[in-house]
Amino acid sequence: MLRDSFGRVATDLRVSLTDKCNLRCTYCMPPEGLDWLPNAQLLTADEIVRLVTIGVERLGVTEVRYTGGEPLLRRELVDIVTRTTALDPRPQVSLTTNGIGLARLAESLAGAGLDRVNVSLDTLDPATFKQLAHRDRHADVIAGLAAADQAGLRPVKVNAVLMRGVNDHEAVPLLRWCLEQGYELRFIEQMPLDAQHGWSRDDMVTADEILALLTGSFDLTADDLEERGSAPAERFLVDGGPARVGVIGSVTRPFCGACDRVRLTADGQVRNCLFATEESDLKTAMRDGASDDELAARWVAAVSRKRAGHGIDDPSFLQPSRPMSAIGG
Ligand SMILES: Nc1nc2c(ncn2[C@@H]2O[C@H](COP(=O)(O)OP(=O)(O)OP(=O)(O)O)[C@@H](O)[C@H]2O)c(=O)[nH]1
Ligand SMILES: C[S@@+](CC[C@H](N)C(=O)[O-])C[C@H]1O[C@@H](n2cnc3c(N)ncnc32)[C@H](O)[C@@H]1O
Ligand code: SF4
Ligand code: SF4
Repeated sequence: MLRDSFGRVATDLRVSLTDKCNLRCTYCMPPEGLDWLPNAQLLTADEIVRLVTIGVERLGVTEVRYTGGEPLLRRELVDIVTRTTALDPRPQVSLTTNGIGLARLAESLAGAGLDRVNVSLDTLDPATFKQLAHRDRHADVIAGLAAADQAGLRPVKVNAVLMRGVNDHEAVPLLRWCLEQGYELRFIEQMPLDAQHGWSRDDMVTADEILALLTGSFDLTADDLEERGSAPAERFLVDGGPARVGVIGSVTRPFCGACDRVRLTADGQVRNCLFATEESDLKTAMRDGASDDELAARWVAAVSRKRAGHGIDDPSFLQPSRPMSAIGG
């Protein structure tokens, strides 16, 4: 098992399939993009599946999330999903994506056994989308969401990061639209994980602010029907339910005490936390001929060193050197 020194057990493996992206969301990366990892450093599809298999068969991983960067840019995605859903015991397999290309791929992904998707959408306005993501692709995301729903990749969840003066006036319309479409919206507090190191606490729209924006228009009640467990999102029933909205207050309402996550970067590094400052290099070990037992032992050791939490409020807090897109959000 992947147990840390605080007794938390990691069962949710988040795998970054690439650090590349076709958007440039301001809270994530600069408009000019980043120096992407060279192809030779990326894990191959076979290497990804080998490590995921070790996680599932030997280390107790029960959920696999493919993310990035933008996972839909990875050509072998459908094959990787097919091979992941064929594992025994079968893990839950999901995708976090910006939705561009999902209109074309949703059916194949559902056919490969993908269980569900989370799609990022911060605005209903194409012009704001272009300002925020530096690309004119709003319509592609909307089409991707519809295709995911049509293909049965439900519940379709929508992730929105609110930014002061940019899209914070859209909290209510975004929720109204998601309710109409049958998508579950979650608002996310912005974290200090952007490549430009531009995050500031004053600019972050907090969970309290988000809830205040919503309660003017909706009746929100705590969702005690379903256990929150380790989920980042605090969920609320909207107008009595059954529809829900989530708030992911990573900074002001941290959920590290219940964390069950471990990450694998696109270049084969195990990260025991989103904010980890050290990594364990499984790619080099694997390419040097390490056995499955040896890789599993390295992985167990990496998780055992996990810290209690992200420490954003500690005076000694250091933003990780890798940005969110390279870690796997
Ligand atoms: N602090 C922290 N935030 C996380 C972590 N994982 C995800 N998040 C935040 O939650 C947001 C949504 O993540 P998703 O990939 O959609 O998945 P999720 O909400 O964690 O999971 P599901 O609800 O099960 O689909 C991310 O953009 C992050 O802001 C984590 O390990 N730590
Ligand atoms: C890094 S992205 C990777 C997957 C895909 N490209 C996407 O955007 O969904 C995963 C999630 O992280 C969120 N994210 C990116 N930068 C963030 C930040 N600085 N703080 C909080 N969430 C962030 C995005 O909004 C997205 O929902
Ligand atoms: S949040 Fe996702 S879509 Fe936006 S730039 Fe980062 S990786 Fe790309
Ligand atoms: S910040 Fe680290 S410890 Fe906290 S929930 Fe995220 S991955 Fe887990």
